[in-house]
Amino acid sequence: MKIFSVEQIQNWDAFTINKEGILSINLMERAAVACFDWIVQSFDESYCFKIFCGKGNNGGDGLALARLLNSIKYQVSVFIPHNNKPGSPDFEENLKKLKKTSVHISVLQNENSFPSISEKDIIIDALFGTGLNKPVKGFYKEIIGYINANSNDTIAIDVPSGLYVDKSTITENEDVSIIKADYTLTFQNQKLAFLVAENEPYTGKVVFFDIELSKDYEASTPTPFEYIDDSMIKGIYQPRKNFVNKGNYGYASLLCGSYGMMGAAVLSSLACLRSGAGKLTSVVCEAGYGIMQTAVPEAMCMVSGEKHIGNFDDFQHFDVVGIGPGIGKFKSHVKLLENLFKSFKRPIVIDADALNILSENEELYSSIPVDTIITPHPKEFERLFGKSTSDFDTIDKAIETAKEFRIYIVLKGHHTLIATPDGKGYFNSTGNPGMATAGAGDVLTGIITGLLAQKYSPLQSCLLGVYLHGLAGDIAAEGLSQEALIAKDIVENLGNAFKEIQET
Ligand SMILES: NC(=O)C1=CN([C@@H]2O[C@H](COP(=O)(O)OP(=O)(O)OC[C@H]3O[C@@H](n4cnc5c(N)ncnc54)[C@H](OP(=O)(O)O)[C@@H]3O)[C@@H](O)[C@H]2O)[C@@H](O)CC1
Ligand SMILES: Nc1ncnc2c1ncn2[C@@H]1O[C@H](COP(=O)(O)OP(=O)(O)O)[C@@H](O)[C@H]1O
Ligand SMILES: [K+]
Repeated sequence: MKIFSVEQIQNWDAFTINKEGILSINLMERAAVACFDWIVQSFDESYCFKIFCGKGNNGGDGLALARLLNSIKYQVSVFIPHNNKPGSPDFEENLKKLKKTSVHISVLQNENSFPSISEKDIIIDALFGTGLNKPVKGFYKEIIGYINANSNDTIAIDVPSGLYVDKSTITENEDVSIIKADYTLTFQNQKLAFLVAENEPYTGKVVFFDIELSKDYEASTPTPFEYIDDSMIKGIYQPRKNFVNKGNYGYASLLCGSYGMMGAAVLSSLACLRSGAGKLTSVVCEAGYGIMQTAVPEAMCMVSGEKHIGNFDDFQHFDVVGIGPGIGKFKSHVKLLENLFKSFKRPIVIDADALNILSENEELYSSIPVDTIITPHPKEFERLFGKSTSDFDTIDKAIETAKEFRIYIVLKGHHTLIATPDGKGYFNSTGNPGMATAGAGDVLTGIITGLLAQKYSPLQSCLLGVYLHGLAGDIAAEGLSQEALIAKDIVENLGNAFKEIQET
């Protein structure tokens, strides 16, 4: 699913109106009906709705919704902040219609005219949507403060008012004014603002409504950002053929583990095999040999070093090398990375301590082979590429860095971002907070390494890898709860995740 900028969202709206012959007022009605249907399903008639409407089209949505709710006898009142300017044409049209109903409409002049809010009131925020064009100040700021001070459920229409959709709203020096919604009912596609941690306090649960904006526009409009959905994954996943043997699915290797951290090696190795790699050699230290041979008998084992991996340069047999899970940070690993970068001409995945070694040896950055995949969590990313001023700055930095070094950066998080060498960013749609548990990242490294072994391209391996990893985590959490989920459960549910994508 494409993630559009505000300008593109506005163009999409206009394109649908001009090319598909729908009137803008009818598009607004479609949006309002979608919100109405959801509200009717979610709240019974004992609730009253207080709808705050700005004078743009977001406010127009609020007015149309007020009329619809009133038509089936919900108690509704509407509040429009005083403003000398006329409303947008569709706002004015909906205001005219609403004035013919029994809905009480008040113009808010100052804070004395703020309505009292009682227990059964639901607040609907239709002040500003995608048209927010400056920080919220003055009277609007007071209104937003008043709404946020109440503990009643608040439903934001399209976007919590005050939040920019495609750039950071959070500034270091000023306190921002943004509605803290419990639900955001948004139209059509995913929005960048909903994918970053800094906006979590504002969006609440985000619900998407398809209001049938033009499919042609969506298909033909390029965008740097996409949301990884099941249709994208369906286009990537390749079922196994019948007349095959393990040679067809590649020879993976993982350089992993050290004394005290063999769990990371076991988890990444199991995940690599469970993701379908034909065969795997795990390169471990002597201390880990027995553990690996027992815990993962399906993997072959090579040994280097006593308590941590020492010198190793026997890479030529492998189709892909994954390096990092549990290897620890040792001086000899600098040489190990140098050897790998110099001698191995096939895909490489770098994770965990291998990234920490890199971050302390910046002179190695320029020798990272083109198309290498690195999988940092936010702290590792910061160690590698420095601090960011906001989550949006981190996104930009990931994309610029991926372009500069021509690598893939899998920046792990709630919506893991894949930044690509050609400047695109893909956000993952699967996964849950139960996966914030030790070893979950090692599992991902194993999966991506296993997919690369099977000749998925680096981009496909990243996309399919993060999606499967999150989906396996979601299936595991459904059975176990998020709290009880441990990394092993992600591995054990990879099979269920594959089955789910085979069925969609
Ligand atoms: N595209 C779609 O898919 C569809 C979109 N639809 C809906 O349209 C919404 C977008 O509507 P929109 O473009 O009219 O802008 P909107 O968000 O109402 O804001 C503009 C108004 O706010 C004002 N204003 C802005 N910032 C301000 C500030 N800081 N402080 C004070 N005022 C401020 C600005 O005033 P100005 O500054 O221009 O004088 C203007 O009056 C979208 O979110 C969705 O809900 C659906 O109906 C149909 C399908
Ligand atoms: N809140 C969350 N929501 C979704 N996925 C998460 C969340 N927290 C962690 N994850 C996923 O779990 C993995 C954790 O990786 P990482 O931090 O490297 O763990 P470790 O180093 O312990 O293996 C990442 O793939 C990340 O995307
Ligand atoms: K809003």
